[in-house]
Amino acid sequence: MKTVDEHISDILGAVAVLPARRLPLPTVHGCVLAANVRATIALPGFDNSAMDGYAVRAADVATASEDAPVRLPVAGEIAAGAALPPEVAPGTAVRIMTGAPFPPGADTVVQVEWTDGGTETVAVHRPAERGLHIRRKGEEVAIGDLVLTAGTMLGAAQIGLLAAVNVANPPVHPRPRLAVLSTGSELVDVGGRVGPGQIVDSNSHAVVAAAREAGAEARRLTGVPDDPERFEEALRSVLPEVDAIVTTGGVSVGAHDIVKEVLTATGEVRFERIAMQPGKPQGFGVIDGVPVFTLPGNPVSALVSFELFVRPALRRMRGLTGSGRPRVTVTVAEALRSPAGKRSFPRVRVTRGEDGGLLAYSAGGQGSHHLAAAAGANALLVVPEDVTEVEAGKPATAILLAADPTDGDLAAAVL
Ligand SMILES: Nc1nc2c(c(=O)[nH]1)N[C@H]1C(S)=C(S)[C@@H](COP(=O)(O)OP(=O)(O)OC[C@H]3O[C@@H](n4cnc5c(N)ncnc54)[C@H](O)[C@@H]3O)O[C@H]1N2
Ligand code: MOO
Repeated sequence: MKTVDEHISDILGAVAVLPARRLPLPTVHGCVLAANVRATIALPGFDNSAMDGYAVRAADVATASEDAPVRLPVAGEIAAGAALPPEVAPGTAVRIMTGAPFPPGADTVVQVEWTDGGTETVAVHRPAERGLHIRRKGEEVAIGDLVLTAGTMLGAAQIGLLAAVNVANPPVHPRPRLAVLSTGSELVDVGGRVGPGQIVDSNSHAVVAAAREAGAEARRLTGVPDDPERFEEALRSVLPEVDAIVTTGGVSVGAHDIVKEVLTATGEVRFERIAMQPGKPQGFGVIDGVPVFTLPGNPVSALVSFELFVRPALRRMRGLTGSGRPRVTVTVAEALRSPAGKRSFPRVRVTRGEDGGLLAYSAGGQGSHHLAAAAGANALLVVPEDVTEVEAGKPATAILLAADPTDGDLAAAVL
Protein backbone atom coordinates (compact mmCIF):
# COMPACT_ATOMS: atom_id res chain seq x y z
CA MET A 1 0.00 0.00 0.00
CA LYS A 2 1.07 3.56 -0.65
CA THR A 3 1.87 5.71 2.38
CA VAL A 4 -0.08 8.82 3.33
CA ASP A 5 3.03 10.95 2.80
CA GLU A 6 3.67 9.55 -0.68
CA HIS A 7 0.09 10.29 -1.66
CA ILE A 8 0.28 13.85 -0.31
CA SER A 9 3.52 14.50 -2.15
CA ASP A 10 2.14 13.10 -5.44
CA ILE A 11 -0.88 15.39 -5.13
CA LEU A 12 1.12 18.49 -4.24
CA GLY A 13 3.50 17.71 -7.10
CA ALA A 14 0.57 17.83 -9.54
CA VAL A 15 -1.20 20.91 -8.20
CA ALA A 16 -0.09 24.45 -9.03
CA VAL A 17 -0.74 27.88 -7.52
CA LEU A 18 -3.59 29.59 -9.38
CA PRO A 19 -2.29 32.44 -11.58
CA ALA A 20 -2.53 35.95 -10.15
CA ARG A 21 -5.52 38.07 -11.07
CA ARG A 22 -6.56 41.58 -10.19
CA LEU A 23 -9.84 41.21 -8.31
CA PRO A 24 -12.12 43.84 -6.74
CA LEU A 25 -11.16 44.59 -3.15
CA PRO A 26 -14.54 43.53 -1.69
CA THR A 27 -13.96 39.99 -3.00
CA VAL A 28 -10.40 39.31 -1.86
CA HIS A 29 -10.79 38.75 1.87
CA GLY A 30 -8.88 35.53 2.66
CA CYS A 31 -6.94 35.59 -0.60
CA VAL A 32 -3.16 35.67 -0.78
CA LEU A 33 -1.54 38.72 -2.31
CA ALA A 34 0.28 37.76 -5.52
CA ALA A 35 2.63 40.76 -5.84
CA ASN A 36 4.18 43.43 -3.65
CA VAL A 37 2.03 46.53 -3.22
CA ARG A 38 3.67 49.94 -3.00
CA ALA A 39 1.89 53.05 -1.81
CA THR A 40 0.89 55.61 -4.40
CA ILE A 41 -0.49 57.85 -1.68
CA ALA A 42 0.97 58.68 1.71
CA LEU A 43 -0.56 57.76 5.07
CA PRO A 44 -1.58 60.12 6.54
CA GLY A 45 -2.21 61.87 3.26
CA PHE A 46 -1.81 65.34 4.82
CA ASP A 47 -0.99 66.88 8.21
CA ASN A 48 -4.14 66.56 10.33
CA SER A 49 -5.45 66.81 13.86
CA ALA A 50 -5.71 63.73 16.10
CA MET A 51 -8.15 65.48 18.44
CA ASP A 52 -11.20 67.70 18.45
CA GLY A 53 -9.95 71.02 19.81
CA TYR A 54 -8.24 74.22 18.72
CA ALA A 55 -5.28 74.78 16.45
CA VAL A 56 -3.08 77.42 18.11
CA ARG A 57 0.51 78.49 18.51
CA ALA A 58 2.13 76.76 21.51
CA ALA A 59 3.74 80.06 22.50
CA ASP A 60 0.28 81.70 22.82
CA VAL A 61 -0.91 79.17 25.43
CA ALA A 62 2.41 78.62 27.25
CA THR A 63 1.21 80.35 30.41
CA ALA A 64 -2.29 78.82 30.47
CA SER A 65 -3.48 77.32 33.77
CA GLU A 66 -6.74 76.53 35.56
CA ASP A 67 -6.39 79.68 37.64
CA ALA A 68 -5.23 81.91 34.79
CA PRO A 69 -6.66 80.64 31.49
CA VAL A 70 -5.47 82.19 28.25
CA ARG A 71 -8.30 83.67 26.18
CA LEU A 72 -7.97 83.65 22.42
CA PRO A 73 -10.42 84.79 19.74
CA VAL A 74 -11.74 81.89 17.66
CA ALA A 75 -11.08 82.87 14.05
CA GLY A 76 -12.85 79.98 12.34
CA GLU A 77 -13.44 76.25 12.17
CA ILE A 78 -11.87 73.41 10.17
CA ALA A 79 -13.96 70.29 9.69
CA ALA A 80 -12.75 66.91 8.38
CA GLY A 81 -12.86 67.08 4.59
CA ALA A 82 -12.01 70.82 4.44
CA ALA A 83 -9.82 71.39 1.42
CA LEU A 84 -7.95 74.60 2.29
CA PRO A 85 -7.54 75.31 6.00
CA PRO A 86 -7.23 79.01 6.89
CA GLU A 87 -3.94 80.35 8.22
CA VAL A 88 -3.95 80.79 12.01
CA ALA A 89 -2.77 84.26 12.91
CA PRO A 90 -0.69 84.81 16.06
CA GLY A 91 -2.85 85.24 19.16
CA THR A 92 -5.87 83.46 17.64
CA ALA A 93 -7.32 79.94 17.70
CA VAL A 94 -9.16 77.96 15.04
CA ARG A 95 -11.54 75.18 16.04
CA ILE A 96 -10.43 71.91 14.49
CA MET A 97 -11.99 68.44 14.31
CA THR A 98 -10.28 65.05 14.39
CA GLY A 99 -9.00 64.21 10.91
CA ALA A 100 -9.30 67.80 9.66
CA PRO A 101 -6.29 69.26 7.81
CA PHE A 102 -3.93 71.05 10.15
CA PRO A 103 -3.70 74.76 9.28
CA PRO A 104 -0.58 76.79 8.52
CA GLY A 105 0.42 79.26 11.22
CA ALA A 106 -0.51 76.96 14.12
CA ASP A 107 1.88 74.44 15.64
CA THR A 108 -0.18 72.53 18.20
CA VAL A 109 -3.66 71.30 19.09
CA VAL A 110 -5.31 72.02 22.42
CA GLN A 111 -7.90 69.31 22.92
CA VAL A 112 -11.37 70.63 23.69
CA GLU A 113 -11.32 69.15 27.23
CA TRP A 114 -8.52 71.58 28.13
CA THR A 115 -10.70 74.56 27.23
CA ASP A 116 -14.16 75.99 27.88
CA GLY A 117 -15.20 74.90 24.36
CA GLY A 118 -15.98 78.49 23.33
CA THR A 119 -16.93 79.37 19.75
CA GLU A 120 -16.35 83.16 19.78
CA THR A 121 -13.46 83.15 22.17
CA VAL A 122 -11.89 80.21 23.89
CA ALA A 123 -10.42 79.96 27.39
CA VAL A 124 -7.46 77.54 27.40
CA HIS A 125 -6.67 75.99 30.80
CA ARG A 126 -3.48 74.14 30.01
CA PRO A 127 -0.39 74.71 27.87
CA ALA A 128 0.25 72.37 24.92
CA GLU A 129 3.73 71.67 23.61
CA ARG A 130 4.49 72.17 19.92
CA GLY A 131 3.44 69.32 17.66
CA LEU A 132 0.92 67.85 20.10
CA HIS A 133 -1.90 65.85 18.45
CA ILE A 134 -0.67 66.57 14.93
CA ARG A 135 -0.53 63.53 12.62
CA ARG A 136 2.06 64.30 10.00
CA LYS A 137 1.77 63.57 6.28
CA GLY A 138 3.56 60.33 5.38
CA GLU A 139 4.35 59.68 9.04
CA GLU A 140 3.51 55.98 8.66
CA VAL A 141 3.60 55.30 4.93
CA ALA A 142 5.43 57.45 2.38
CA ILE A 143 4.68 57.37 -1.35
CA GLY A 144 6.62 54.45 -2.84
CA ASP A 145 6.81 52.51 0.45
CA LEU A 146 6.22 48.76 0.33
CA VAL A 147 2.96 48.35 2.24
CA LEU A 148 2.25 44.63 1.76
CA THR A 149 4.45 41.88 0.38
CA ALA A 150 3.52 39.10 -2.04
CA GLY A 151 2.37 36.06 -0.08
CA THR A 152 0.50 38.04 2.57
CA MET A 153 -2.88 36.61 3.52
CA LEU A 154 -5.48 39.36 3.25
CA GLY A 155 -7.33 39.64 6.54
CA ALA A 156 -9.31 42.58 7.86
CA ALA A 157 -6.37 44.89 8.60
CA GLN A 158 -4.66 44.15 5.27
CA ILE A 159 -7.89 44.79 3.36
CA GLY A 160 -8.25 48.06 5.26
CA LEU A 161 -4.69 49.06 4.40
CA LEU A 162 -5.19 48.31 0.69
CA ALA A 163 -8.31 50.49 0.72
CA ALA A 164 -6.45 53.24 2.61
CA VAL A 165 -3.76 53.37 -0.09
CA ASN A 166 -6.51 53.34 -2.73
CA VAL A 167 -5.83 49.93 -4.29
CA ALA A 168 -9.19 48.94 -5.75
CA ASN A 169 -8.12 45.75 -7.56
CA PRO A 170 -5.22 44.07 -5.78
CA PRO A 171 -3.33 41.24 -7.51
CA VAL A 172 -4.24 38.00 -5.71
CA HIS A 173 -4.33 34.27 -6.17
CA PRO A 174 -8.06 33.66 -6.58
CA ARG A 175 -9.99 31.21 -4.47
CA PRO A 176 -10.10 27.81 -6.17
CA ARG A 177 -13.52 26.95 -7.60
CA LEU A 178 -14.47 23.46 -6.59
CA ALA A 179 -17.28 21.22 -7.75
CA VAL A 180 -18.41 18.41 -5.46
CA LEU A 181 -20.15 15.34 -6.83
CA SER A 182 -21.60 12.60 -4.65
CA THR A 183 -22.52 9.35 -6.31
CA GLY A 184 -24.61 6.45 -5.11
CA SER A 185 -28.07 5.21 -6.03
CA GLU A 186 -28.97 5.08 -2.31
CA LEU A 187 -28.63 8.85 -1.96
CA VAL A 188 -31.52 11.24 -1.39
CA ASP A 189 -31.16 15.01 -1.38
CA VAL A 190 -31.44 16.60 2.05
CA GLY A 191 -35.06 17.44 2.85
CA GLY A 192 -36.38 14.69 0.57
CA ARG A 193 -38.29 11.57 1.53
CA VAL A 194 -35.93 8.85 2.76
CA GLY A 195 -37.25 5.51 1.51
CA PRO A 196 -36.20 2.01 2.52
CA GLY A 197 -32.49 1.42 1.95
CA GLN A 198 -31.92 5.08 1.19
CA ILE A 199 -29.76 7.62 3.02
CA VAL A 200 -29.47 11.38 2.85
CA ASP A 201 -26.47 12.61 0.87
CA SER A 202 -24.42 14.19 3.65
CA ASN A 203 -21.01 13.99 2.00
CA SER A 204 -21.51 16.64 -0.63
CA HIS A 205 -22.67 19.14 2.02
CA ALA A 206 -19.83 18.24 4.38
CA VAL A 207 -17.24 18.46 1.62
CA VAL A 208 -18.56 21.81 0.38
CA ALA A 209 -18.28 23.12 3.95
CA ALA A 210 -14.77 21.68 4.35
CA ALA A 211 -13.76 23.25 1.04
CA ARG A 212 -15.05 26.65 2.14
CA GLU A 213 -13.13 26.27 5.40
CA ALA A 214 -10.08 25.63 3.23
CA GLY A 215 -10.72 28.89 1.37
CA ALA A 216 -12.30 27.51 -1.81
CA GLU A 217 -15.51 28.52 -3.55
CA ALA A 218 -17.37 25.25 -3.57
CA ARG A 219 -20.66 24.09 -5.01
CA ARG A 220 -22.51 20.81 -5.18
CA LEU A 221 -23.23 19.29 -8.52
CA THR A 222 -26.69 17.85 -8.04
CA GLY A 223 -28.66 15.43 -10.14
CA VAL A 224 -25.68 13.34 -11.20
CA PRO A 225 -27.15 9.93 -11.97
CA ASP A 226 -25.55 6.65 -11.02
CA ASP A 227 -24.99 5.80 -14.63
CA PRO A 228 -21.40 5.62 -15.95
CA GLU A 229 -21.99 7.55 -19.17
CA ARG A 230 -24.04 10.29 -17.58
CA PHE A 231 -21.60 10.57 -14.67
CA GLU A 232 -18.74 11.07 -17.11
CA GLU A 233 -20.79 13.60 -19.06
CA ALA A 234 -21.55 15.59 -15.88
CA LEU A 235 -17.91 15.52 -14.83
CA ARG A 236 -16.57 16.63 -18.22
CA SER A 237 -19.12 19.38 -18.63
CA VAL A 238 -18.10 21.01 -15.33
CA LEU A 239 -14.33 20.81 -16.02
CA PRO A 240 -14.02 24.16 -17.88
CA GLU A 241 -15.73 26.01 -15.03
CA VAL A 242 -13.67 24.78 -12.08
CA ASP A 243 -10.18 24.52 -10.64
CA ALA A 244 -10.74 21.19 -8.87
CA ILE A 245 -13.29 18.42 -8.55
CA VAL A 246 -14.04 16.23 -5.57
CA THR A 247 -16.21 13.16 -5.80
CA THR A 248 -17.26 10.94 -2.92
CA GLY A 249 -18.23 7.29 -3.09
CA GLY A 250 -17.87 4.63 -5.71
CA VAL A 251 -14.15 3.99 -5.34
CA SER A 252 -13.93 0.64 -3.56
CA VAL A 253 -14.53 -2.76 -5.09
CA GLY A 254 -18.34 -2.86 -5.20
CA ALA A 255 -20.22 -3.87 -8.32
CA HIS A 256 -21.65 -0.35 -8.77
CA ASP A 257 -18.56 1.73 -8.00
CA ILE A 258 -19.00 3.87 -11.11
CA VAL A 259 -16.50 6.61 -10.27
CA LYS A 260 -13.72 4.07 -10.28
CA GLU A 261 -15.14 2.25 -13.30
CA VAL A 262 -15.38 5.36 -15.48
CA LEU A 263 -12.15 7.04 -14.46
CA THR A 264 -10.10 3.85 -14.56
CA ALA A 265 -11.29 3.28 -18.11
CA THR A 266 -10.12 6.74 -19.21
CA GLY A 267 -6.78 6.22 -17.47
CA GLU A 268 -6.80 9.80 -16.15
CA VAL A 269 -7.22 8.96 -12.47
CA ARG A 270 -5.09 6.55 -10.50
CA PHE A 271 -6.88 4.48 -7.89
CA GLU A 272 -4.78 3.33 -5.02
CA ARG A 273 -5.00 1.91 -1.56
CA ILE A 274 -3.41 4.19 0.99
CA ALA A 275 -2.09 2.79 4.27
CA MET A 276 -4.47 4.77 6.42
CA GLN A 277 -7.63 4.38 8.48
CA PRO A 278 -10.09 5.75 7.60
CA GLY A 279 -9.75 6.66 3.92
CA LYS A 280 -7.99 3.66 2.39
CA PRO A 281 -9.42 3.74 -1.16
CA GLN A 282 -8.33 6.93 -2.92
CA GLY A 283 -8.20 8.18 -6.46
CA PHE A 284 -6.38 11.20 -7.82
CA GLY A 285 -5.63 12.50 -11.28
CA VAL A 286 -5.52 15.62 -13.42
CA ILE A 287 -8.12 15.85 -16.19
CA ASP A 288 -7.76 18.70 -18.70
CA GLY A 289 -5.55 20.48 -16.18
CA VAL A 290 -8.08 20.12 -13.36
CA PRO A 291 -7.11 18.07 -10.29
CA VAL A 292 -9.76 15.44 -9.55
CA PHE A 293 -9.95 13.83 -6.12
CA THR A 294 -12.14 10.78 -5.74
CA LEU A 295 -12.70 10.27 -2.03
CA PRO A 296 -14.28 7.23 -0.43
CA GLY A 297 -18.00 7.33 0.33
CA ASN A 298 -18.00 6.57 4.03
CA PRO A 299 -18.72 9.97 5.59
CA VAL A 300 -15.80 10.04 8.03
CA SER A 301 -13.43 8.61 5.41
CA ALA A 302 -14.46 11.37 3.01
CA LEU A 303 -13.86 14.11 5.60
CA VAL A 304 -10.56 12.73 6.90
CA SER A 305 -9.20 12.25 3.41
CA PHE A 306 -10.37 15.73 2.42
CA GLU A 307 -8.48 17.08 5.43
CA LEU A 308 -5.28 15.24 4.56
CA PHE A 309 -5.22 15.43 0.76
CA VAL A 310 -7.61 18.04 -0.63
CA ARG A 311 -7.15 20.78 1.93
CA PRO A 312 -3.37 21.16 1.42
CA ALA A 313 -3.92 21.05 -2.36
CA LEU A 314 -6.52 23.85 -2.21
CA ARG A 315 -4.19 25.86 -0.03
CA ARG A 316 -1.36 25.40 -2.50
CA MET A 317 -3.68 26.69 -5.27
CA ARG A 318 -4.34 29.72 -3.06
CA GLY A 319 -0.61 30.40 -2.73
CA LEU A 320 -0.35 29.03 0.80
CA THR A 321 1.69 26.14 2.13
CA GLY A 322 0.86 23.29 4.48
CA SER A 323 -2.50 22.42 5.95
CA GLY A 324 -2.91 25.57 8.03
CA ARG A 325 -3.76 23.35 10.98
CA PRO A 326 -1.75 23.41 14.17
CA ARG A 327 -0.21 20.07 15.14
CA VAL A 328 0.26 19.73 18.88
CA THR A 329 1.45 17.08 21.30
CA VAL A 330 -1.34 15.79 23.51
CA THR A 331 -1.63 13.16 26.21
CA VAL A 332 -3.97 10.36 25.24
CA ALA A 333 -6.61 10.18 28.00
CA GLU A 334 -8.00 6.77 27.05
CA ALA A 335 -6.19 3.75 25.63
CA LEU A 336 -6.90 3.13 21.95
CA ARG A 337 -6.13 0.55 19.30
CA SER A 338 -4.94 1.17 15.79
CA PRO A 339 -4.61 -1.14 12.76
CA ALA A 340 -1.13 -2.52 12.07
CA GLY A 341 0.60 -1.05 9.04
CA LYS A 342 -1.81 1.90 8.68
CA ARG A 343 -1.61 5.45 9.92
CA SER A 344 -4.85 6.02 11.77
CA PHE A 345 -6.61 9.28 12.55
CA PRO A 346 -8.96 8.72 15.51
CA ARG A 347 -11.46 11.54 16.04
CA VAL A 348 -10.82 13.10 19.44
CA ARG A 349 -11.70 16.04 21.65
CA VAL A 350 -8.69 17.93 22.88
CA THR A 351 -9.07 19.87 26.12
CA ARG A 352 -6.65 21.47 28.53
CA GLY A 353 -6.08 19.30 31.61
CA GLU A 354 -5.71 20.57 35.18
CA ASP A 355 -1.91 20.54 34.91
CA GLY A 356 -2.13 22.82 31.87
CA GLY A 357 -1.26 20.05 29.38
CA LEU A 358 -3.51 18.98 26.51
CA LEU A 359 -5.60 15.83 26.86
CA ALA A 360 -7.24 13.91 23.99
CA TYR A 361 -10.46 11.96 24.61
CA SER A 362 -12.09 9.74 22.02
CA ALA A 363 -14.98 11.63 20.43
CA GLY A 364 -17.03 8.42 20.20
CA GLY A 365 -17.26 5.50 17.78
CA GLN A 366 -14.25 5.26 15.48
CA GLY A 367 -15.99 3.58 12.53
CA SER A 368 -15.82 5.24 9.10
CA HIS A 369 -19.59 5.74 9.30
CA HIS A 370 -19.56 7.35 12.78
CA LEU A 371 -20.33 10.87 11.63
CA ALA A 372 -21.88 11.93 14.94
CA ALA A 373 -18.58 11.21 16.68
CA ALA A 374 -16.72 13.18 14.01
CA ALA A 375 -19.12 16.05 14.59
CA GLY A 376 -18.16 16.05 18.28
CA ALA A 377 -14.41 16.03 17.59
CA ASN A 378 -12.13 19.05 17.44
CA ALA A 379 -8.99 17.17 16.44
CA LEU A 380 -7.60 14.11 14.69
CA LEU A 381 -5.07 12.05 16.53
CA VAL A 382 -2.20 10.78 14.38
CA VAL A 383 -1.25 7.21 15.25
CA PRO A 384 1.80 6.00 13.29
CA GLU A 385 1.75 2.90 11.09
CA ASP A 386 3.84 0.81 13.48
CA VAL A 387 1.72 1.51 16.56
CA THR A 388 -1.20 -0.81 17.29
CA GLU A 389 -1.98 0.27 20.84
CA VAL A 390 -1.69 3.65 22.49
CA GLU A 391 -1.83 3.44 26.27
CA ALA A 392 -3.58 6.07 28.35
CA GLY A 393 -1.14 8.69 29.57
CA LYS A 394 1.14 8.42 26.50
CA PRO A 395 1.94 11.39 24.25
CA ALA A 396 0.62 11.58 20.68
CA THR A 397 0.32 14.15 17.90
CA ALA A 398 -3.05 15.77 17.25
CA ILE A 399 -4.15 17.87 14.27
CA LEU A 400 -6.39 20.63 15.58
CA LEU A 401 -9.38 21.12 13.33
CA ALA A 402 -11.03 24.07 15.00
CA ALA A 403 -8.50 26.84 14.50
CA ASP A 404 -6.81 27.97 11.31
CA PRO A 405 -4.10 30.38 12.35
CA THR A 406 -1.83 31.20 9.44
CA ASP A 407 0.82 32.56 11.75
CA GLY A 408 2.99 29.97 13.53
CA ASP A 409 3.42 32.09 16.67
CA LEU A 410 -0.32 32.53 16.88
CA ALA A 411 -0.85 28.80 16.43
CA ALA A 412 1.37 28.16 19.42
CA ALA A 413 -0.44 30.79 21.46
CA VAL A 414 -4.05 29.75 20.88
CA LEU A 415 -3.72 26.58 22.91
N1 LIG B 1 -14.85 -5.71 -0.16
C1 LIG B 1 -14.46 -4.50 0.23
N2 LIG B 1 -15.36 -3.61 0.57
C2 LIG B 1 -14.99 -2.39 0.99
C3 LIG B 1 -13.62 -2.08 1.07
C4 LIG B 1 -12.67 -3.05 0.69
O1 LIG B 1 -11.46 -2.85 0.72
N3 LIG B 1 -13.14 -4.24 0.26
N4 LIG B 1 -13.25 -0.88 1.55
C5 LIG B 1 -14.18 -0.27 2.46
C6 LIG B 1 -13.74 1.05 2.75
S1 LIG B 1 -12.39 1.16 3.75
C7 LIG B 1 -14.38 2.15 2.34
S2 LIG B 1 -13.87 3.68 2.85
C8 LIG B 1 -15.54 2.08 1.48
C9 LIG B 1 -15.43 3.03 0.30
O2 LIG B 1 -16.53 2.84 -0.48
P1 LIG B 1 -16.92 3.69 -1.74
O3 LIG B 1 -16.06 4.85 -1.89
O4 LIG B 1 -17.05 2.81 -2.89
O5 LIG B 1 -18.31 4.29 -1.32
P2 LIG B 1 -19.74 3.66 -1.43
O6 LIG B 1 -19.62 2.19 -1.54
O7 LIG B 1 -20.45 4.40 -2.45
O8 LIG B 1 -20.28 4.05 -0.01
C10 LIG B 1 -19.67 3.63 1.17
C11 LIG B 1 -20.58 4.01 2.33
O9 LIG B 1 -20.71 5.40 2.41
C12 LIG B 1 -22.06 5.80 2.27
N5 LIG B 1 -22.13 6.99 1.43
C13 LIG B 1 -21.73 7.04 0.15
N6 LIG B 1 -21.95 8.27 -0.34
C14 LIG B 1 -22.50 8.98 0.63
C15 LIG B 1 -22.95 10.32 0.73
N7 LIG B 1 -22.87 11.16 -0.33
N8 LIG B 1 -23.46 10.75 1.91
C16 LIG B 1 -23.52 9.91 2.96
N9 LIG B 1 -23.10 8.62 2.92
C17 LIG B 1 -22.60 8.17 1.79
C18 LIG B 1 -22.71 4.64 1.58
O10 LIG B 1 -24.08 4.60 1.79
C19 LIG B 1 -21.97 3.47 2.16
O11 LIG B 1 -22.50 3.14 3.43
O12 LIG B 1 -15.73 0.78 0.97
C20 LIG B 1 -15.60 -0.25 1.94
N10 LIG B 1 -15.93 -1.48 1.33
O1 MOO C 1 -10.65 3.14 4.49
MO1 MOO C 1 -12.40 3.17 4.88
O2 MOO C 1 -12.23 4.80 4.78
O3 MOO C 1 -11.87 2.75 6.45
O4 MOO C 1 -13.87 3.23 5.77
